This record gives sequence, C-alpha cells and structure tokens, in this order.
Amino acid sequence: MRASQDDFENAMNQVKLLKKDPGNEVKLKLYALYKQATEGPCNMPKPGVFDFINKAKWDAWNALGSLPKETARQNYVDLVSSLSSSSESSSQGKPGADREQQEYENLVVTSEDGITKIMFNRPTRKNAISTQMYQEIMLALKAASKDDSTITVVTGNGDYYSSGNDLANFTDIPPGGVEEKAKQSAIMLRDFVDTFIDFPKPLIAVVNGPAVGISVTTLGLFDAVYASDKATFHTPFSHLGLSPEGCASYTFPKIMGPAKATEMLIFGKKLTAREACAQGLVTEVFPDSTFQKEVWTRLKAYSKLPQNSMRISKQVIRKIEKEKLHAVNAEECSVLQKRWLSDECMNATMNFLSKRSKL
Ligand SMILES: CCCCCC/C=C/C(=O)SCCNC(=O)CCNC(=O)[C@H](O)C(C)(C)COP(=O)(O)OP(=O)(O)OC[C@H]1O[C@@H](n2cnc3c(N)ncnc32)[C@H](O)[C@@H]1OP(=O)(O)O
Repeated sequence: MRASQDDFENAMNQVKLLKKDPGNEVKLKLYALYKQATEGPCNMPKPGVFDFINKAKWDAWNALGSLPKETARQNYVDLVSSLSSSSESSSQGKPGADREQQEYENLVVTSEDGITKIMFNRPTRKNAISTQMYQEIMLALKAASKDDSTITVVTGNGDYYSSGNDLANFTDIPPGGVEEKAKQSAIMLRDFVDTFIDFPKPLIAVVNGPAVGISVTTLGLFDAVYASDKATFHTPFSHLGLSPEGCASYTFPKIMGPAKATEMLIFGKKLTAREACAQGLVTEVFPDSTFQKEVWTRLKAYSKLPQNSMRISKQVIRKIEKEKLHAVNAEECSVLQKRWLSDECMNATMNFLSKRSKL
C-alpha cells in the first residue's frame, strides 16, 4: 500500500523522536527523500565546491533524479520505520520498573514493554475528570501518539475507572458568566473528544471498575475495551438534564442498535460488564480476581505485533468514519452548550453538589 500524507507526517514526527543519531549519511538520505516527496526533482542551483554542507545536500537530492513524489514519500516512511524499530530494539531490555514520563497532577503515565499506560489518578474523587484533568488527558494522549510505544492503554487507579465529568467543574464561573462558562466547556469538550477520534495507534481501555458519563461514551472511540466483572457502565444524561457526548449519539446505536442505545443514553440504564459485552461495547470481561494479570499478559503480547502494521490497520478501519465522528462531536458539543444553561441541568448539578442526590 502507498504511504498516505498522514503516514508521511507521522514519519516526520517520528524522526524527531529517534533516540539514536542515525548518522550523516542517513540524514542526507532523509533530507533528499523529504525534498523529493514535497518539491519533486532537485530545483536548487548547484552550490559551490567549498559550500560543503549544501553541496552534500544537493548531491543527495539530485541523485534521486526524477523519482516520483509518491515513491519518495513511501521510501521516506519505510526508512523512518526501519530507523524507529532499530532504535527501539536498542533501547529495549532495560531492566527495572516502568519509565514514568512526565509529571501530571491527576494522571500517572508510564511506558514499558511497548505500552504507554495512562492511569486516571484521583481515586478519592472516584477519578472524576476535573478541567485540569481533561487538559492532562489530552496532553498525555498527544504525547503517546508520538512516542515509540505500539499501543496505548487508559485505566483508572482505585475502585473506579472514572465517575465522569467532575460536577464541580461548573462551579468555576468566569467573569463572562455562565454563558461564557458553557462556551468554554463546549470548546474544551470538543477538543477532548477530537483527541480520541484522531488517536493514531491502538487505544485500549482497561476498565477496572464502574464507569460513568463521559468515561463510558468515549469507550466507543477505543479500539478494544477490557473490563473487570466489577465494572458497570452508566450514562445518566437525562437524570442530569444533559444529552450524550463523546460521539455516543452515533457510536452507541451503531455498536448496540438504536433500541439498546436508547436505554443507556436516554433512560440512563446502568449495564453490568457482561451486559455491556453482550451489547458490543466491551470486548471481553474478566473475573476481578485475575483481571490485571490476564489483561496485561494479553496486552504485552499484542504490543509485540508490528507497530506500523497495527497503526495502518487502525487507519484503514477508522478512516471512513473520521469525518462523520468530527461532525457528530461538533453537533453534540453545540447541543450540550445549551443544555448546561437549562434549569434541568443546573438543578441536577446543584442537588449533587449540595449532597441531596447521587446517581
Ligand atoms: C466540562 C466539560 C465536559 C463535560 C462533559 C459532559 C460529561 C458528562 C458526564 O460525565 S455526566 C456524569 C457525571 N458524573 C456523575 O454524575 C457522578 C456523580 N457521582 C456520584 O453519583 C457518586 O459519587 C458515585 C455513584 C460515582 C460514587 O458514589 P460513592 O461510592 O458513594 O462515592 P462518593 O459519592 O462518596 O464519592 C467520593 C467523593 O468523590 C466525589 N465525586 C465522585 N464523583 C464525582 C463527580 N463526578 N463529580 C464531582 N465529585 C465527585 C463525591 O462527591 C465524594 O466527595 P466527598 O468525599 O463527599 O467530598
């Protein structure tokens, strides 16, 4: 298959992340293929003999003659891929615990065995997603999309996977008032969900316990969902005066059929892990006592599959849906922007925060 523009751009990003300097000869080759792929045959005047660096670059580009742009792009992607896998194998086998990557306040992000694990880490709030945590999740996913791991896993610390949106997010009202707050929230939500839609490598949810709201809806954008038999799946949007997000208005009817999706998204029916599996939202359910061991053994095996092949397969599977998903996301956010200002939503939020109600 021909390398797409996306593959080419991914390869350009991967070059910046190479752990080992590939040496001047390879760098010149990369330069020449890049120029040929983007501009076609060498169009630079030949540099003087004493302009060593530019002369070497010119020679490398000129040597590609009339190689078609598409072939140059493919060769560039192949070369980067071979460099990435050799730099990966030379960095593997380092003993020791997980490599922690960057400090986050509400997440623990680690990389090991070709797997980047993003763990929600607000267990005392049942991993409710605060405004800062939305930002951190987006940052962590963007970093994972560019790192050298083959798959990315999202999970929760403690007894919950996540209780969804932190209902206290709506108490932090900016000077522009509640309308401004609703507008800002809609923008952030759209970016957040877009990050899942565009995530380029296999994204796996390890659902360790109950999941609520946005932590359930976004599961429809994952590539596989493994759940403990202690997990439940609850989208109580009507109880909160809300409407679906995370593209669930599109993915859920598609995954489970409109009638089952209605029970979840409109009537707020909470599903057990086995019910969610029967309806296609969950890939497989494991007994809680062996959940971590079984899932991680399996994920480690999957992470050894060829990286580019998995990435490309995901692209092929998802490509046709992407535009649709972005449109659905935009529409859901615009509807929610109005719902947040409704009496139904404001009352439900106040009731929860003043401890008059729980789900
Ligand atoms: C801003 C832009 C994006 C918006 C996107 C739209 C997203 C929508 C959704 O996600 S809708 C779903 C929202 N979630 C909820 O409504 C869940 C609310 N929580 C509960 O009903 C319960 O806490 C529970 C059923 C999840 C767990 O009950 P329980 O086991 O009895 O534990 P506690 O209630 O004692 O929880 C401990 C502690 O955490 C606080 N907490 C839990 N979840 C949330 C939450 N989602 N938001 C805020 N706070 C939460 C809970 O209040 C307790 O605090 P306390 O110890 O009492 O101070």
